[in-house]
Amino acid sequence: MRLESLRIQGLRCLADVTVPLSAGVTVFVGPNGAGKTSLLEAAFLLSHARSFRAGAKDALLQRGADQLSVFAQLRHEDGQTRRLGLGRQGVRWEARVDGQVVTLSELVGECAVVCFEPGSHALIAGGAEERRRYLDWGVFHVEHEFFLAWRRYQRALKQRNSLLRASGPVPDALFLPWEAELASAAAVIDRQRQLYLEALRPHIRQVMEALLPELGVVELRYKRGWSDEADLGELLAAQRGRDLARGHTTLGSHRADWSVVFEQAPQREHLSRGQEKLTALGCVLSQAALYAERKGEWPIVCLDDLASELDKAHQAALVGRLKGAGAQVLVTGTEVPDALQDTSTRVFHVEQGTLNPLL
Ligand SMILES: Nc1ncnc2c1ncn2[C@@H]1O[C@H](COP(=O)(O)OP(=O)(O)OP(=O)(O)O)[C@@H](O)[C@H]1O
Repeated sequence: MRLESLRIQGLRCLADVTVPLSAGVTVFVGPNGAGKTSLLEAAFLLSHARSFRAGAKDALLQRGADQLSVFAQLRHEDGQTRRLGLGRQGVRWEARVDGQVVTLSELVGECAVVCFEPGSHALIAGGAEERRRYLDWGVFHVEHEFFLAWRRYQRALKQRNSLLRASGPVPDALFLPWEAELASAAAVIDRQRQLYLEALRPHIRQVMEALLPELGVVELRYKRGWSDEADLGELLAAQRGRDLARGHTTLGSHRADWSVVFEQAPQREHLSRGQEKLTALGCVLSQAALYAERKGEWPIVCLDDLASELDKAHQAALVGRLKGAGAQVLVTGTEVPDALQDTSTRVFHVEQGTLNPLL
């Protein structure tokens, strides 16, 4: 799939910018703080309903503006097009597909944008939340049953946590239905996550072998958030006292985690910062390749600040791979990376939130 155009209004320093996009690789160059990353952020927003940068969604809204919007014309491999829109007015977000108001999850299901950026190493070195988000985004795009279970789970978790924080004593009978609901939704979530990681495994192996051959065989490990073989409903009932003392639910799908383990680097601490980045890149590429296998088209790939994230050999290998796959690639940098110095690359200059074509 590819974006044919992107119009961004009121997002950080981008007051009103229209970006015409073509297939293949587009590079956005310009000085620091010009708004290059914000362009990628806009594309990513359509497919995640959040930014890849840490921080509150409020920070996306241009200072002084009261609304933000991103519109895109998307073209699928089969020629079908979609008009996507995501807007925020005050605290309210509204999503549209072909002019019709849809839910955020319906919008997110329409397009796929993956991003490798300076914060991506958090996928390897950061907390479990980032890894769950990665996993769930992937599962969501290939298994529709997943979202329903995930929503049921979030609702039940919220209810159980409110009971845990209630000021007076709460009868056990009030906990039981929410614990049963958590257990039933968690069973679906757990199964879908495991199936997804199994499908991801061959892609991870292939990609990591190319990116980090010195680290040997790679494995994916998964922890579902409660003990294997145990029944989550029974565990929640048994742990209620402990959870009451802590004021939140300490077991379940919201505590799941996964990791990439290399034969020659069995612990994450064995990886250098550069190897962490390459591992994160491998995860992003594997997820994109699995998406392509299931959906028959590559997601749009964003590479923020490519030249400062990877050495030249890895930049060239990455660009070669993505061009070979026929993916639409959006790259940012203060200069055009060496690997992209060819006539097929389209280049825009970005400065103070404005955009001018260079090539
Ligand atoms: N909410 C906001 N309102 C207005 N301007 C903002 C807001 N948030 C960030 N900015 C500004 O917008 C710009 C964002 O730049 P962005 O991170 O997209 O730049 P960049 O070109 O990728 O820079 P770098 O090369 O330094 O990574 C910065 O100048 C920043 O100060």
